[in-house]
Amino acid sequence: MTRETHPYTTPARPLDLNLYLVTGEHPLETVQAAKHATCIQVRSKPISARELYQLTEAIAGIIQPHQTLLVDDRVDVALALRARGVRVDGVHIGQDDLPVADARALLGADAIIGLTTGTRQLVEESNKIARLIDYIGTGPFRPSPTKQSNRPPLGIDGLRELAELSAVPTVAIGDITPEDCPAIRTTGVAGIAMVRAFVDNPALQA
Ligand SMILES: Cc1ncc(COP(=O)(O)OP(=O)(O)O)c(N)n1
Ligand SMILES: Cc1ncsc1CCOP(=O)(O)O
Ligand SMILES: [Mg+2]
Repeated sequence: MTRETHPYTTPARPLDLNLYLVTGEHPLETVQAAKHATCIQVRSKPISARELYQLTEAIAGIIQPHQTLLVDDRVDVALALRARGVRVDGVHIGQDDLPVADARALLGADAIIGLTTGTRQLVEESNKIARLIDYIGTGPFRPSPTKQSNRPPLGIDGLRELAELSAVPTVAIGDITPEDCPAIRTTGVAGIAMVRAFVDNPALQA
């Protein structure tokens, strides 16, 4: 760490998951235009850790003050950038990434940690570690070409069931369009995450 930088700590403020952008194609252009998004997740499966690190740092430099910035999968990338004072608020991790307890121990109490779920069993398991996480992803709403999920689609009723079951806020994801949002918001989810819908219309408000 160079002398002029200090580690970044996530400010203690309410976490706004309402309109959640997960990056897909053209990530920088999409984030630059998505001024209404409340949460930005940098997600890119095919790229290396170094490329994800560089992309995340670039996105950290263009996001709005109100936006929360998370890195998908890679706790090490988030940790390294935060240590250099780059404005990365936390991570979204899945069932095959670092265990939540380790991610929390590494990132500290201030960081935001989201966890992928999507079935009753996974939500029941996440409830046992609710003190360690800030929210859960619940998907897929519908099957999505963006991600080959091995879990059955939840639909409106499934989103509602998991939102009611979860001890922490839930974020809906999976083939969601702006037209779906009014119905999804009746389920009790705290936020709606989209990939392609933001690529197609970064300025969307839904
Ligand atoms: C909010 C949100 N929910 C789910 C995911 C899943 O993403 P992905 O990284 O493809 O899958 P896992 O690694 O979690 O199994 C997400 N990125 N964001
Ligand atoms: C990351 C993820 N998790 C479940 S579906 C999905 C992809 C969502 O992408 P899109 O909004 O383009 O369907
Ligand atoms: Mg992941």
